[in-house]
Amino acid sequence: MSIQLTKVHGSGNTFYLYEALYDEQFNFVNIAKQLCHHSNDGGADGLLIVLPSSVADAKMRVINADGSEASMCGNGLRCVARYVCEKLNVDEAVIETMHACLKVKREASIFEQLPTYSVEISPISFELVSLPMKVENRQQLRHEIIPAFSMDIPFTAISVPNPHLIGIVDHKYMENTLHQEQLAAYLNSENEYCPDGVNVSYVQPLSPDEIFVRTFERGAGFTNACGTAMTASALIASIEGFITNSKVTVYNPGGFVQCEVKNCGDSWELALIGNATVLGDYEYDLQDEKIQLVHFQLAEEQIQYEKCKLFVQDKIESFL
Ligand SMILES: N[C@H](CCC[C@H](N)C(=O)O)C(=O)O
Repeated sequence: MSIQLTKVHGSGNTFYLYEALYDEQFNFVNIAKQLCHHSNDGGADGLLIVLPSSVADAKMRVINADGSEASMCGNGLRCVARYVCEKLNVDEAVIETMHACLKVKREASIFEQLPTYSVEISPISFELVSLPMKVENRQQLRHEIIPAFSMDIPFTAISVPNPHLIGIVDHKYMENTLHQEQLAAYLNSENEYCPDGVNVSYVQPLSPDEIFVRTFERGAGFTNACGTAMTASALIASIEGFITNSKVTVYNPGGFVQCEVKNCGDSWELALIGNATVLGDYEYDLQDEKIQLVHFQLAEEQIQYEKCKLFVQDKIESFL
């Protein structure tokens, strides 16, 4: 027996997308681990499952490459937004996620004709218990040095609602990938701080409305981009005064997105705007666990996206 899937990406964060008739139709955890393995057509960062919803236009579940389930996925939600809007022939929709029903919308392209969508990122909490994270005698961790993590990087803990640890660094540190990897790998293995793991991001402010973000994703490792991490990073860079504009351009190794940070008194409204690119339709044989490309999406989409990546690389080099 085989199932039909679409391979998609948001900012180079790549997923297989599967529309299921009902939840637990298959063992999605096992399928995600097999599909995302690099030996299977280069693998992917996770599996997006689109399901019927009784409270919204559709429901999204997110399974990471290691089989762990996440409460939210910003880049993935843009891809689900495109899938649902095109299926329903609408420009706006509401998608049910683990902790909230989120508004999604087709937007004007952020680069040439790249299919572009915006998604709401919510709920947000700085309470350590919401990640969960345990730091002795602390309820929050707001842009501060925790010696056990780093002697020179101030970190903030936030859930959006998946868990993030965000460190603001300079260019010199951005290149210190060894320490980045060691800390992130530690916090995503047996440890006293993050019982469920955590997405760890390093943020380099570039200008009053531009940042660069590199993320070690829980359940996937370093990826091209992490949408929830980029949005959380834009919020924290704004709160800490590195960013002064409510619309932030966030560069990442996979491209760029825009994040809107709206302060509403004692809370914030966050939106993530970026590409939702289709790479192709695939067939996955459940018996022999092999993936086969059935139909390659219009190469134009990916050529467009490669031009966007070149634009970003030139831009980032201008800052280094
Ligand atoms: N690795 C994340 C889930 C995927 C989020 C990321 N791909 C995004 O675009 O937000 C976690 O375990 O919380």
